[in-house]
Amino acid sequence: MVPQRICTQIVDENKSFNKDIPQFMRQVNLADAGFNYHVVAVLGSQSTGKSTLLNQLFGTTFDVMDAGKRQQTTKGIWLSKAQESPILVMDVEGTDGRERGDDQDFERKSALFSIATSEVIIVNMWEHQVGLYQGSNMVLLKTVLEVHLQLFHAKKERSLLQFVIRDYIGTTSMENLSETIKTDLMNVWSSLAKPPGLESSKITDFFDLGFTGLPHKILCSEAFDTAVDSLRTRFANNDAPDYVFDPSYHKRIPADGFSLYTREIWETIENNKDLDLPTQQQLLAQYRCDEIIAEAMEPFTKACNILQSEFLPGNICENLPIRMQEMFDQVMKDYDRQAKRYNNAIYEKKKQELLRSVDTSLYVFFQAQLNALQKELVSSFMKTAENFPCNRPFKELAAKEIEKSKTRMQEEAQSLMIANIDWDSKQFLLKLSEELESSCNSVCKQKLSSKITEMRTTLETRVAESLEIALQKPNLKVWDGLLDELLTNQKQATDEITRLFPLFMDSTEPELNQSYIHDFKKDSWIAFRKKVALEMSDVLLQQRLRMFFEETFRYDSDGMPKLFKKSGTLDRDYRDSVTKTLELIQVLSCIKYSDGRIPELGIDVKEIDSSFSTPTEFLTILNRKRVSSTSVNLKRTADLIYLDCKRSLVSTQTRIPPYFWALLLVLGWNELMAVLRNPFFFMLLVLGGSLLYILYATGMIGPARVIANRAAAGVVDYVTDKVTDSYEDRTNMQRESSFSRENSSEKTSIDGELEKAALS
Ligand SMILES: Nc1nc2c(ncn2[C@@H]2O[C@H](COP(=O)(O)OP(=O)(O)OP(=O)(O)O)[C@@H](O)[C@H]2O)c(=O)[nH]1
Repeated sequence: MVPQRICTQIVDENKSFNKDIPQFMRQVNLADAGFNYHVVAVLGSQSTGKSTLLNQLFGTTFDVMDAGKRQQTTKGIWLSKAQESPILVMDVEGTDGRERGDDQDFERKSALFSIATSEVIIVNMWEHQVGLYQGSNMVLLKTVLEVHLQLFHAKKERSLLQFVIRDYIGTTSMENLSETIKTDLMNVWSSLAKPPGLESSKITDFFDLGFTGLPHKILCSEAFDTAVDSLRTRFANNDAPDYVFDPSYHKRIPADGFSLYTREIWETIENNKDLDLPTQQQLLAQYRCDEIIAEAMEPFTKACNILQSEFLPGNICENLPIRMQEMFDQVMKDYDRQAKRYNNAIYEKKKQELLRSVDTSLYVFFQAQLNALQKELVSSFMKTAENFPCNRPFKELAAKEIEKSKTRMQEEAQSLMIANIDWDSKQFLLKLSEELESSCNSVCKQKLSSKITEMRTTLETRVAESLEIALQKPNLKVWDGLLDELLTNQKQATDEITRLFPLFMDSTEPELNQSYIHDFKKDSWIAFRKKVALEMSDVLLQQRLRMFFEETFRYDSDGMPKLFKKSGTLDRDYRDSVTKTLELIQVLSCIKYSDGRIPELGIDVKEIDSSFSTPTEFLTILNRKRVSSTSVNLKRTADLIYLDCKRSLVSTQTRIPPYFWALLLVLGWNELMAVLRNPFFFMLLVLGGSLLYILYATGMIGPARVIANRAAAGVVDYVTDKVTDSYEDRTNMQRESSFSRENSSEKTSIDGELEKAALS
């Protein structure tokens, strides 16, 4: 695209700087030119054809004076770009202008500005002005040299003073003219007050001098054009042997900083402050680097926001390392592309600032990724650890898994690392390590605890079963077997805990093992006692005591039911049984061996309940009050059983005595003989006897007796009913008879007869 041929007023006649220069730079396509551009300024007396020269030389469009009016056209400083070269051209208001009168301020300031910003300064003068020391040109040159010394003495920056002699007619050779100008310059130079250390310096230490003569534009227009074309080549063609833009002239201001730099320079000049160009350049570098950082950070921040929105908390972002690296590379590239051209120290310093910002932004992702990974690794470790085979040392397997997880974390941290940014992954590794250790310990504890719980449940089930069986038929040595079983099981379990402990826990912690054993004992004792208390509830205890009493009282040592024939035996057995049962209550009241020994609990009972002060208190199931009430109840139950037995004994004893049967035989001997001798009665007797024998032989004597008893009872009931009915009838009739007697004697006799009949 051909850039527009535009020119703009960089400093206006009121000395205000134009704020639209950045826009101008973009319009002329120089904003991104870096160092690949040049600046030329023209100085000279008013109306000496400066604008005309620039327009023809560079193809610019600066205003040119109307020949008829001869008044100043260029006011302030104008800026344009050469049509075919990356050259910025400044057309400076002419010196010695009558419009400003004696005000030399702007002249000096514009010269200062031109020299501070331009590589080549074209000094435009008529030929007839050369050698006129008192003329305005020398004043101008003095000003130029003065300000150059002021600005660049420290850095010894060089510039080219390109003298263009206008209306050069050729009568005086260019060599002579240039010598004259040089002499004038040296005179001016020697008259200048120089800074310390530069007293003996020469003008050529700071300036290169160039001289060109241009013929009269109007009178010798062709020659003028040819000379201008030749001069243009020196500006435009960098291969030309007399190319004007020596690299040492460049002010090293990147094109994107040109507007800012020139503005700062002008404001400093305008405010009459000391113009310290190195400082200005540093300030520019700082300012521009900040701007470049802000520009570079804009897409970077956007990319961060996008990444953040995709980064679900707690999740691992698969391509994070690549994306982070891309983002980092891009932002650094954006910064380097522009900022590298500025002051190196500032560039490096600002680069560190940018790195810190980028570091802070990216570290959030680094941190989030490693935290998410840590969570995942811990959770996966827990799952794996849960399924470790039980027959292999848990700790060893866990240590291998932990090592694997740590390596994974290290690898991830490494992949996220970015060159020039030093992130410390040690803290994440340490945290992961701690988390895994703690998870491992918790799984170990959980596994060991579940194994212990399993063992305790088995023990409790076994002992509870034995307890139920033993207490169903209690005896005076009931606790011996139960305690032996409990302690044997406890021993087996604690041995197993000791065996398992090093598989799950750090074997250098024997106290921990002891605490597991201790807890196991405590829990198993508590469970045992609880079960005993349950089995000794009032109802169950009474039932079991009654059973024990009955067993002792009603059955003999072979388990056969006793048949009490004598009252004395009954009483003695009753007393024995009651004594034994009461003794059993005493035995049951406290869990201890039959020889009175208290079992070794292996724990402090105060841990179970602070109200227990001795093992006996813990092992006591029935307190004195319950023993007493249980004994009273037992006594009552036993009394009832005793009475029942006594009753049955009395009924047995009140049967027909044997001597009665002998008496009956003696007295009824004749009747018996009569029956035996009578064939009918004899046959009846034989039949009856045979029937009885058959019933006895077939075992039907019992049922037959029951039937007989029932039949007899039926008969008795029937007879009783009949008698009762008859008695009631008779009573009713008596009532009616007495009522009739009061009314009629005749009726009385009838009633009397009826009554007799009824009585009969
Ligand atoms: N004699 C002579 N006149 C010229 C030459 N070039 C231009 N002029 C005339 O000089 C007059 C001033 O030209 P400008 O180019 O406006 O001069 P200037 O130095 O830019 O003027 P200011 O910007 O007002 O200081 C115009 O009328 C031109 O025609 C030249 O080479 N010789």
